[in-house]
Amino acid sequence: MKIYKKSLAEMKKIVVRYTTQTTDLQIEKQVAEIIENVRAKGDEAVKSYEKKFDGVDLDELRISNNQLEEAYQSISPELKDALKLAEKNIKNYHEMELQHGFVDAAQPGIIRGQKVTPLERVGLYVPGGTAAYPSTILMNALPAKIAGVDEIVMVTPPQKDGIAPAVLAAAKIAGVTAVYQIGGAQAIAALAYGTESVPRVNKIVGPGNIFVATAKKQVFGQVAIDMVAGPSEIGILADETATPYQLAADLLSQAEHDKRARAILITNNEELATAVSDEVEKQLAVLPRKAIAEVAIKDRGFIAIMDSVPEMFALMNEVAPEHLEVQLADPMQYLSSIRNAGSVFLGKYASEPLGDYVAGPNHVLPTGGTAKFSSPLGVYDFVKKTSFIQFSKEALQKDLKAITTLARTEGLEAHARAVESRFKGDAK
Ligand SMILES: NC(=O)c1ccc[n+]([C@@H]2O[C@H](COP(=O)([O-])OP(=O)(O)OC[C@H]3O[C@@H](n4cnc5c(N)ncnc54)[C@H](O)[C@@H]3O)[C@@H](O)[C@H]2O)c1
Ligand SMILES: N[C@H](CO)Cc1c[nH]c[nH+]1
Ligand SMILES: [Zn+2]
Repeated sequence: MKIYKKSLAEMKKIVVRYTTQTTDLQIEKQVAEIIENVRAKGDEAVKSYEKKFDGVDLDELRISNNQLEEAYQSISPELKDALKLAEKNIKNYHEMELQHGFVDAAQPGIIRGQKVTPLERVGLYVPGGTAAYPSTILMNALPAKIAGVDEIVMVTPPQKDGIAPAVLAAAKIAGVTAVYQIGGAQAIAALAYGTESVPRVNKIVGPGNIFVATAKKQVFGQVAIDMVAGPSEIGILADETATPYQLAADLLSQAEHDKRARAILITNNEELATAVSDEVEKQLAVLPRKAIAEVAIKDRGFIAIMDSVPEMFALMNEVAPEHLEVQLADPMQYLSSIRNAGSVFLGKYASEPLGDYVAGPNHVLPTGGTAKFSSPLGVYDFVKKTSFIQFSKEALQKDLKAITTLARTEGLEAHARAVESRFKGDAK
């Protein structure tokens, strides 16, 4: 791994290079065309794109409930138990995120409040092939369920040998309402505009490749979308108390996701830096996904040696990683030093994959530096809020002058008169 020993200011400049986003105009255009076609021709267009891009001739877009049940029955007891444990902990964690709105009646004659309402129908995109993670289905669908969403419509590209049973089983466990075997920009368009078989949704969540991400950006406004999740990232802060082979293992756990994944270690210990770098090379050699992890480590991985622990935090806050491991002595004391991170893993035993699978907090997290302004996916992403007010005649009378003054200042005479009408001689 690249090892830097530079000043904080120089390191911050290097970090910026790793977080610049680009737009591909050619893909933008192609995706716009796909969306337009699906909007105009519905299922017919979706089926023709599935044939073109996935090489599958589809009669039925929907996977039947029987197929879901069969998939669920076919998975091993170990996998069923693991999915159920994940389900239990994701549920009990996310239940704590539920918001109930509020009512304020502190002022005489005035009731003000906010009510929280679940979205009616949401779409969940599950990427195709090896990127179709059952755990991600749970992480997306369970918060929606807990929020009270009526219908969760899942889409995933068709596979020549059929969709993996683990994916369909996870959909069943998570309580997904319907699964459609469609993918790419055509699936996003179908969810946004509806077709003869695919119902139109209010919001689309879930990761995908560049066609999916571009389509989500283009249908935004017609529907809501979650964050556009980029490649996985791990940042680790470690001192001499950490164990090099564990740090290397954790860095590689995210590097194996994607060639564009980021794995970064920031330390104040030079010996540790060299030992971790050597360990990464050693462990890479035996990984089945070596080809992917190697590129990620070479292109975007690095180790930075800083002078002090406060400098380590300052640099990591600039990186704003999706996952941040704090492998320092007495890690909990540093929670308040962390400003920017999607999810924080404190101490030796909070290895990142614990959070990917069973701890309970969501693993759909802000990437690419967006943890500076975004939060993990949560129950709050599947609700909307509506404010409400009720005033007595006396309470309105007290505010009348202020309302009419503001209305007439803005040149809005009808606004002023609407409120004054409540005090006309014959007003009931
Ligand atoms: N951040 C996360 O949590 C996370 C998790 C899993 C996967 N991912 C990302 O999801 C992506 C998975 O990618 P994938 O390709 O395997 O699955 P995908 O489902 O995202 O994309 C497959 C679809 O892309 C469309 N497509 C392919 N080539 C096309 C072309 N030339 N023109 C138009 N459409 C085309 C097809 O319709 C196909 O169904 C990866 O980029 C991975 O990084 C992210
Ligand atoms: N670490 C990924 C998010 O960055 C989530 C995931 C799913 N499966 C394994 N890992
Ligand atoms: Zn992971």
